[in-house]
Amino acid sequence: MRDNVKVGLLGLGTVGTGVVKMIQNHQEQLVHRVGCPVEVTKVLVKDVEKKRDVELSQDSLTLDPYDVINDPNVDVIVEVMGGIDQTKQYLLDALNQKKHVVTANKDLVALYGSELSKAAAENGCDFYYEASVAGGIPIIRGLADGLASDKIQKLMGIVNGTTNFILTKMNKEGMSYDVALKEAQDLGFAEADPTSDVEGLDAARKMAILARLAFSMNIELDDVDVSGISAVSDSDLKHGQTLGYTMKLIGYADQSDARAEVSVQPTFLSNDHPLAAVNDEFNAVYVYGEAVGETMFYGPGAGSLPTATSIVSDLVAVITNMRLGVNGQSISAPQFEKQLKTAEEKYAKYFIRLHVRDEVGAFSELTKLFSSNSISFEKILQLPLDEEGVAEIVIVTHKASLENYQKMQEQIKDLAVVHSIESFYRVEGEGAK
Ligand SMILES: NC(=O)C1=CN([C@@H]2O[C@H](COP(=O)(O)OP(=O)(O)OC[C@H]3O[C@@H](n4cnc5c(N)ncnc54)[C@H](OP(=O)(O)O)[C@@H]3O)[C@@H](O)[C@H]2O)C=CC1
Ligand SMILES: N[C@@H](CC=O)C(=O)O
Ligand code: NA
Repeated sequence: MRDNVKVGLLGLGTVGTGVVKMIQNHQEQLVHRVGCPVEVTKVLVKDVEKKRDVELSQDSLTLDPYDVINDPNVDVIVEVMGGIDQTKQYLLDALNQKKHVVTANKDLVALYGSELSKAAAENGCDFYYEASVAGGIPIIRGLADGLASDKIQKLMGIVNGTTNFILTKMNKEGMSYDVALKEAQDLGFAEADPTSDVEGLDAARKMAILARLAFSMNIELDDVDVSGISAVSDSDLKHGQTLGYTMKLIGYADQSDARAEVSVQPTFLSNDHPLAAVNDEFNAVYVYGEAVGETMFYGPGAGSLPTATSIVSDLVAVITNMRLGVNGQSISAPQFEKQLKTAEEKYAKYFIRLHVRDEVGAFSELTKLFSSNSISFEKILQLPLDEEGVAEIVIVTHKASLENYQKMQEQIKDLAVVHSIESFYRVEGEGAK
C-alpha cells in the first residue's frame, strides 16, 4: 500500500469544489477510514484563471484532460465535469490506464453505465456512481449492498429536485408554474436547460440507473416511458387535493414474474403514502423488497456538499478495495435477461378530468365507454362550471390495464357528450404496496 492516494478531478464546479472541500476538511476522518492520506493532485478545468472557492495550488489546474488521465501518480479519477460522448471516452481511457473512476454523471451512467462497468471490471478497476442518482442519498449503495439479499419488487422515486420544488410551491403556496421554475433555477437545482428536469428526462435517466441495479436487468433509457410536469395545471392540483392526493413527478419501476416496467410521470399519490410528504427540492426513493417490505431513503438530491458526500464515500470504497486488493470485483453483469411488461400487463389506477355537456344521459354514455373497456370507477366528482351547459367530471378508476386505459383514452375523445378532456394522470400509493 502506498503512502497516500492521489485523486485526479475532471471538473471543479459546484460538485468538484465540494469534493475538494470534503477531502480537505475531513482528512483526519478519511485517514482513519482508509489508512492513508487522500490528496487531490490534478484538476481539469475550462478556465485556469477563474477564481475558485477552494485552496489548490495553481500548478494542479490544467486545461488538458490527459494531464489528469495519463498522470502515472493519479490513482482515482473523479469525473464531475458533465457531458456524454467525450467524457465517456475520457473515462474509458482512464480505466484502460488502470485508474479507478468515480462519477456523478447521470446522463453518462444512464446511457453507458453498463459499458463503463464492464470496462472497469476488465481492467481490474472500480467504477462507482453513487452521486449520479439522488445526489446525497446512499441509494445505489442501499440497493447494491444494504438490500443485496432481497428481491426488489418495486421502486418509486422522487428523483428530480426541480420538479418536486415546482410542484410543492404550486401545491402549498399557490405559486404559478413559471414563477416556481424561475425560483428553482435561481436556487441552482435546475439543469442549465431545465427542459430535461420538467419534461422528466433527468428523472428517467436516474430511474434507468436504479431499475437496472434493483432488478439486475439491462434496463436502458429507451425502456423508460416518460412524461413531465409542464402541462400540470392548478385545477388538477386542486381537484387532487379534494380527493386526498398530492401530485408528484414519480419514477416508477416494478417487476413481477421477472418482467419489468419503468416510467416517469406526474402522479397523484395518496396523502398517506410516505412519498407524499417529501417536499421542496428533496428527493426520496421508496423501495419495496419481497422480504424487507417497505423502506424509504430520503435526503438532498443535489447541492455541492451533499453530492460530494456520495463521491467521497465512493472514494473511501475504492481505497478500501485498494487496501484489500479487490478492486474491479463487484458484479457488473446483470443476472437476468431483460423482459419488459406489455401494455396488457401493466396495471394502475387513473385520474381523469373532463368537461361534459350537462344533459340527460351524459353520465351513462361515459359509464358505457369505461365498462366496455373493463374499467370501473372508484371515485367520481361532478362540479358545476361557469360555462353554461357544461359540467366538470373527475373520475378515479379502479386498477385497469394500460392497454384498456389507452383504448378508452382514444375513444373518449369521440363521445358526443364530451366537451373537452382536461387531464389524465396515474394514481399510486393507496392501500398495500
Ligand atoms: N450540481 C449538483 O448538485 C449535481 C450535479 N451532478 C452532476 O455532477 C456533474 C458536475 O455538475 P456541476 O458541478 O453542477 O457542474 P458545473 O458546471 O458547476 O462544473 C463543471 C466543471 O467542469 C469543468 N468543465 C466542464 N467542461 C469542461 C471541459 N470540456 N474541459 C475542461 N473542464 C470542463 C468546468 O470548468 P470551469 O470551472 O473552468 O468552468 C467546471 O469546473 C454533472 O455531471 C452533473 O450532472 C450530480 C448530482 C448533483
Ligand atoms: N436538476 C437536477 C439536479 C440533480 O440531479 C434536479 O433537479 O434534481
Ligand atoms: Na446517491
